[in-house]
Amino acid sequence: MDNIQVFMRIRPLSEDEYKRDRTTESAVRMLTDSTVSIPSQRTENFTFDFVGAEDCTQEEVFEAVGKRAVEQCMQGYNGTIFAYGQTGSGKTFTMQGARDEFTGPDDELRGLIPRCFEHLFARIAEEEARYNGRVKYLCKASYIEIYNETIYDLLDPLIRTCALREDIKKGIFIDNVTEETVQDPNEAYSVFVRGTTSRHVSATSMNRESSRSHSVLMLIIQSLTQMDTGLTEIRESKFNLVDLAGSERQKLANTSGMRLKEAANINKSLSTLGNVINSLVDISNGRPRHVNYRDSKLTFLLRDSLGGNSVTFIIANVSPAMCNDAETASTLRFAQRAKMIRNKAVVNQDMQGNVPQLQAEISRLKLQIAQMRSNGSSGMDSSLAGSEYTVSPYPETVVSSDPGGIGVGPAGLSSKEVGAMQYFVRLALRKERESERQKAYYSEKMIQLKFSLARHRRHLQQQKLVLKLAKAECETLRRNASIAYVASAENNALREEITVLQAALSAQPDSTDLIIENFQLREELEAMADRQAIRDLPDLADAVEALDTLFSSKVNVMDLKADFPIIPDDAVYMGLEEKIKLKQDDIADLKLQRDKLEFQIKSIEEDWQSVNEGTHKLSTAATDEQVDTIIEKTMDSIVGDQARDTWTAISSLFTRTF
Ligand SMILES: Nc1ncnc2c1ncn2[C@@H]1O[C@H](COP(=O)(O)OP(=O)(O)OP(=O)(O)O)[C@@H](O)[C@H]1O
Repeated sequence: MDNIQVFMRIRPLSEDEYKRDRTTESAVRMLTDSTVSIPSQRTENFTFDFVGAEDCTQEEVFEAVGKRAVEQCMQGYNGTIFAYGQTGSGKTFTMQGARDEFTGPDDELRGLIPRCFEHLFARIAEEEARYNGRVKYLCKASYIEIYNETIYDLLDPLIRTCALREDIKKGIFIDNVTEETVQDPNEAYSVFVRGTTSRHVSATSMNRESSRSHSVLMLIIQSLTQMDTGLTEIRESKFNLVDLAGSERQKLANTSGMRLKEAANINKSLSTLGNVINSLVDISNGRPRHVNYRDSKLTFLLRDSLGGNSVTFIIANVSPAMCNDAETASTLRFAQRAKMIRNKAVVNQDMQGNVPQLQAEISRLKLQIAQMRSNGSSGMDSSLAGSEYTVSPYPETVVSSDPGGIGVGPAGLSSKEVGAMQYFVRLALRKERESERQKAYYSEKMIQLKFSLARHRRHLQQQKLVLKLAKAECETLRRNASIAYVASAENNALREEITVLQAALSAQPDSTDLIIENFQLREELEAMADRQAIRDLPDLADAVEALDTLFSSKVNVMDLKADFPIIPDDAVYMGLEEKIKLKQDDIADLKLQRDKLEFQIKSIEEDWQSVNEGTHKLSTAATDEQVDTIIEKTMDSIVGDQARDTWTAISSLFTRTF
């Protein structure tokens, strides 16, 4: 498991910023090669994986980020590079280069995207040569823009809108997006330029800035390797290069119509990104949380890059200007938090071949698994301990950190399905335990019955013996005694004894009665077992077999449910699902309201912070010009009407003493 790698880049001070600040002093203090702080904002120290100062070159950024990302993708891992920062902080310069001025591989200012293309195809040529034609690569490129929560296909001549979909096999994908096969860096770059031109065209036609949308260039890199066994190994990685919208808070005050919707959507997708990151950090710290990836198109599309199967790099772009110190601090706080997320990237590979080849490979893998098991089953899930079943090979973030969520494992199964499978196995185990309990109960009952039967038999035999003796004695007496003796008291007593014994004997249950009692008890027990509907539970062996099928063929878990009805029965089950869904909707509504409130509170707090800071700055201003700049800049950064009125009052009451 690797943490998301975070790189910070400070761009040079611009002329405008110098005019505004009247100083070349940087707001960012470099404490070490990788640690910085913003003294004017009294921030804590921030430590990143790499900090590029104002003089950091494009080549250095590529070496630190782009090259490493490409190398990971060449091995079959998914890779993502995000450029984050306020508008004008250098995101596009970092990703693309000096705007629209790319002149080719000799251009020193070209950004990460062209450099990644060059390195990728150089590596592909190297690998193909090294394996003497046994490895073949295929690269496809797509380029999309997310604006106002809508996805636009920038490679489509009509810049069509597209929908996001999720599928067990493919995970999350953009339906019908244009994919262009690219064979060398020039082809890739011309596809990129075409998409960028479309982005400008669509921005102009909608009368908006491109900094208000997110752009994602997606490369799919497939490799086919001919193995010695005759099998073909297929590896596929996704490489996302993301230029995010400016991270500054968009003002909602004095905005209406399209602009209001635009500002609200940018705030929404960025605050969702923040929320997703917060949840993922909690999860990385061992606190189970639901991650609301679906709250924005951006987070849903990049779900794997944020909390799953991807090697992810974030470049936090900042301005060194004093006038941007608050935004710079906010960017660094975001980046510092994102750095705590831990992802688990796995190689996306598959095998292709004919039946005997695949069978041979299966035998080899089974042997390997058996060896691993005999070396200790450290990977056993405690809930399944004792069963034959071993834990699924899914990334931790999917299985343990996203219960009921929408994460997808490398095998293409969503965490909902992994959850369903675990439920399925638990049911089977319950039945196993229940049968064991019943078996023990029956055995105990049988022992008691046998004991009781033996006791009755013994008693019966004793009584029969006594009766036999009494009868014999009576007969002897009758034969020998005189009439008087027959009438004697002794004779009468003996007759009475015989009557009592006969009565006692007839009151004793004979073995037939006991067999009947035994039979009745069994019947009663069986009826009890029926009442508990234990029979309706799936057998463990069947469940395990079904799961094996599920893993190998990826059939739908819900189809399995038909073969293995799960208690409660379908009607109740559907009812419960419906209720759960309603509750989930309620929870989602409440969360949305909470997010809105949190956003409003944050906004109000920031406003009052701006008022306080402005008031403090006014007290230190030395010239009229400075006072005017402070008043204007502070007003600019305030969103709420109340705080704006207060600031107007404070600034009008301010007395200039110079
Ligand atoms: N490292 C750098 N060296 C020299 N110039 C830079 C550097 N970074 C950015 N710039 C310049 O600063 C200006 C703003 O940069 P850029 O357009 O890349 O910002 P951005 O964050 O992408 O803004 P937006 O959100 O509007 O897209 C551009 O003129 C760019 O050429």
